[in-house]
Amino acid sequence: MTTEQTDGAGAAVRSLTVDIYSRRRGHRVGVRVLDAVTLTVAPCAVTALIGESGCGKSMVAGALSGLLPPGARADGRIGIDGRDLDAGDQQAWRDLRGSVVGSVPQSAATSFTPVRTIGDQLDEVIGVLGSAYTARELCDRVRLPVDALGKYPHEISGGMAQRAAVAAAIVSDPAVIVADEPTSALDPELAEGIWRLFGELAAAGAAVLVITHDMESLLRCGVASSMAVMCSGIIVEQRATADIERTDDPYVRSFFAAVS
Ligand SMILES: Nc1ncnc2c1ncn2[C@@H]1O[C@H](COP(=O)(O)OP(=O)(O)OP(=O)(O)O)[C@@H](O)[C@H]1O
Repeated sequence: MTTEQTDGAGAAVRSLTVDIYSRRRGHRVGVRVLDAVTLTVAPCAVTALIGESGCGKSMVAGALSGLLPPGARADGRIGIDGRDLDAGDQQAWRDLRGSVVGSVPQSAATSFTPVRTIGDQLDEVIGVLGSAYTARELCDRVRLPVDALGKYPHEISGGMAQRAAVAAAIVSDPAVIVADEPTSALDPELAEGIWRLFGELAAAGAAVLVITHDMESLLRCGVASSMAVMCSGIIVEQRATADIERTDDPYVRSFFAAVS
């Protein structure tokens, strides 16, 4: 494993390039989906990664969570909670998954097995990761009513399922939380509740990266202090949210003009 200790809390992606290889007409062909991506996910803050569909946001999340698709080859370095890792070192990423990096899936309802209760599944994650939390304590942290623990995934609302998925992601108090489109299945009111929850986790010390198209509710909540804008596999700009309107970049300017 290629790791070395650094002092940096949170996550710092440096020159991350991802190529995806597949076989076409007997030849191995690579397509570049991320190109020299540099991104900072500061501790005690929510960073939003935004950009049009297909620009590579989920690929960044995959690289940070050790969940790149088959055929992907990653190059670059990622500093994460004081470690400096080779982005392509899959074993290192597998070792960190769940404990140092918690990931919240896009579709919470389908991330749980339908045939077991939420409590049963949270207990299993707690056991596997050797967490000191109980499922009830996790419910408190994410404001999930305790009676949800006895229910099956189809018996709870989309907002509750999303909170349960956040509970599963924070079982080990990970330093970095990555959430890919966590509000995509929610109405605006529930979405704002989820954004506020990420704000609370950041206030408690986590470096939170959220990927979203739901700019309206995210901006309304005001929890994201930094925005990174992607286009065609590169980060065009990362800036403090309060400063984003002062950008000189024409792409970032037009992106925000379109969403505001
Ligand atoms: N498993 C895969 N194999 C090959 N190419 C892929 C794979 N998954 C994604 N891609 C390609 O990688 C690029 C980036 O995809 P990605 O899913 O990261 O975009 P995104 O910004 O998250 O899009 P969206 O907002 O629609 O979710 C796209 O061109 C996509 O077609």
